[in-house]
Amino acid sequence: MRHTVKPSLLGNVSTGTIQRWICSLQPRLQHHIKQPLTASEPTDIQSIRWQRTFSSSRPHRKLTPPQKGAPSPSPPPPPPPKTRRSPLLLLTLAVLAGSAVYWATAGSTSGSFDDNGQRRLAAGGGIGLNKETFVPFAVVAREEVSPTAFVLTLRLPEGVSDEGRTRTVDAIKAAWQHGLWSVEVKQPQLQIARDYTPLPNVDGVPNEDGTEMRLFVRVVHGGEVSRYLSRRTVGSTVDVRGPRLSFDVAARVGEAGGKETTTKGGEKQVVVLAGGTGISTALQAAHAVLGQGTSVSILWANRQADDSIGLNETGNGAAVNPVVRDIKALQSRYGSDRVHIHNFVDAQQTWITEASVRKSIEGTDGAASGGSWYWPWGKTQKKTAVVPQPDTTNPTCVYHSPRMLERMEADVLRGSPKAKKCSCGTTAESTTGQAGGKNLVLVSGPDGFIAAWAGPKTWAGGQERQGPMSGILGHMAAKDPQTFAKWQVLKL
Ligand SMILES: Cc1cc2nc3c(=O)[nH]c(=O)nc-3n(C[C@H](O)[C@H](O)[C@H](O)COP(=O)(O)OP(=O)(O)OC[C@H]3O[C@@H](n4cnc5c(N)ncnc54)[C@H](O)[C@@H]3O)c2cc1C
Repeated sequence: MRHTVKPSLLGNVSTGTIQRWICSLQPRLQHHIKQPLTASEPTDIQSIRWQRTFSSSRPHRKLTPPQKGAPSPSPPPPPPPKTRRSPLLLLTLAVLAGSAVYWATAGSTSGSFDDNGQRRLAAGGGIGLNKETFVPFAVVAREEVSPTAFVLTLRLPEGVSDEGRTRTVDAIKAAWQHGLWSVEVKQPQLQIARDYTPLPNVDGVPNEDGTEMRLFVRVVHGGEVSRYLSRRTVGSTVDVRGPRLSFDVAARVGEAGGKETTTKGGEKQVVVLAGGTGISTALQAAHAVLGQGTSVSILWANRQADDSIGLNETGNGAAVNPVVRDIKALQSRYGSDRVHIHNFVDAQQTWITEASVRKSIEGTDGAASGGSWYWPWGKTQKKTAVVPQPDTTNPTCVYHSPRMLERMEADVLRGSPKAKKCSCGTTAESTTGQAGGKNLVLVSGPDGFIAAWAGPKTWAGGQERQGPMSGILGHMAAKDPQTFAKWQVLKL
């Protein structure tokens, strides 16, 4: 349903004019958008980094007045005729009208422009999920997690061609096989997009038609896309583009291509430091490696207890929170000796500490070096295996060289023509054919969280890269290089 704008709000100004105004104002309204999207030919914008409850407010970019004494690029124009409206007045009108359109349309729970998606499907939206254009997905379920967070389930709507449906199923399947991935969701009124990380189906039951994605979204105060998503209800649509592939955790851990095993207590370990909705990345990583023997330890930090309610309870308490329900399903599928979740809540004065990370890491360190080790927290176990460590000084060790990692944004799809084989003998697909890999520490959350733990990411050549490892983990690695030689840190 097209949402009509009340004439009383806008006078005789047409919606099209207002949208053009909004577009012209976009650079000022959206300080953080590097390239605006266009409806017909979306560009590959970079979503802003995680700006959620953990991060401090990014500074507002102010429109700077001309400097006193600065050279004038051209002679001053003649004074405008008196009848001409001042640009300031026009700008003010445009802002007011733009806001009116935005609030009149964005406030609708039943959607705004093409809410049932049918018009866009007819106009070519039926091509299915792809990296170039946004296509409408239907919201088929919505579950509340806490007062500020919810899970939306999206599915390709009816009306998409068989080809489009197959493309979507294949793209989503390939993304899950790759490991970590996200999709971009567009806010149609402002034409801006942000990344969201789909939650895996941890119970092993495939979704109905292979086109479903579940997004765990936190509403950011003043945030455009998260607030827009918070108003989406079942029956409306959201525009999605992707998938955007991130890192291949299974290949890095050295178990890519392995078969599901029932062996308990795998030889490798993935430790995830997850801030808020960073838990989605943690669950993706778990999904990627748990089938092959690796153990996963998640240190999950939230601001409020609501976000992880039921996690430490047994019985039905956990059922109210869909993310907690997923974590519990993962533990019952793979065993709580292989899936560890440790909960930290700011409001309860509990934080992830260097000591808690060290405990998780030392578990595997002890296993690899032959001593007793902490795993799970505080429990002493015996060494199970000696794992060969890759020669990460070798720059052709594509999955494990720290120098290569610093310059990377993501891994290429395994098996694709661009994919390189690892020369260090550490992955199932390595040139030596030996398995080995490295343990992983993944840091996933808002920018400030990542920077504090592993140092900031860097930008080069228009790409956001891993950058050197620093932060608390960098400090820990400097103190104990022997342990950290067996670990790789990924900033997500
Ligand atoms: C790979 C990746 C995966 C992600 N996965 C998820 C996920 O699964 N779930 C999830 O919830 N999030 C995820 N995020 C974060 C998500 O992409 C968004 O950044 C988040 O939802 C906020 O977007 P927004 O449009 O709502 O906020 P924005 O509009 O971008 O605002 C962000 C913050 O900036 C402030 N701000 C806005 N405008 C200004 C201004 N002019 N001056 C100063 N401050 C301003 C806002 O008040 C707010 O605090 C992911 C990010 C990445 C990069």
